[in-house]
Amino acid sequence: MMQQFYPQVPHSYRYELNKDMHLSAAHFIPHEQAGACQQMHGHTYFINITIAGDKLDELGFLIDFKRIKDVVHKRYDHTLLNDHPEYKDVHPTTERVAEQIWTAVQTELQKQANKPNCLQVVVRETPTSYVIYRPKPEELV
Ligand SMILES: Nc1nc2c(c(=O)[nH]1)N=C([C@H](O)[C@H](O)COP(=O)(O)OP(=O)(O)OP(=O)(O)O)CN2
Ligand SMILES: [Zn+2]
Repeated sequence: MMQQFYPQVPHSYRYELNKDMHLSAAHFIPHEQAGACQQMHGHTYFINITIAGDKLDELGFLIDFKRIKDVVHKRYDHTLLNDHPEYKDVHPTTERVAEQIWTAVQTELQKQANKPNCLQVVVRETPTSYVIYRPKPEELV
């Protein structure tokens, strides 16, 4: 679904899981230097999330794929990104969207006993523009 682009993140964990999803959302960048992006418009965001860990849960999952989708898709699909509290003080740029998705996913992962880590979030906003967000090592468990 990410259409030919799957960036690899180096790590030494035993297991790596990837979840692709896409969602439709609107946004605007309320800054005079944002040009046409100051006007509200929509995107189909293509998202790839990489999760890794050394331990599985009792089902044999790093984490259920469905939970990853719920954390991101249920929250943002068919919404105006600017309406979410996480974009009260920062603009919903592709960079910020990737960062916020990492924060939401990592928070969910840390509720699990096996504590996997989210190593990478890729957000493609348009056919020609995408961002990769990777946490600093000290942000991982
Ligand atoms: N670093 C960033 N630059 C831009 C962002 C962003 O989030 N981070 N966002 C925009 C706009 O919101 C726009 O939706 C996307 O811009 P762009 O890729 O330039 O869109 P085009 O489809 O016009 O791209 P072309 O390759 O020129 O067709 C702008 N910049
Ligand atoms: Zn846009």
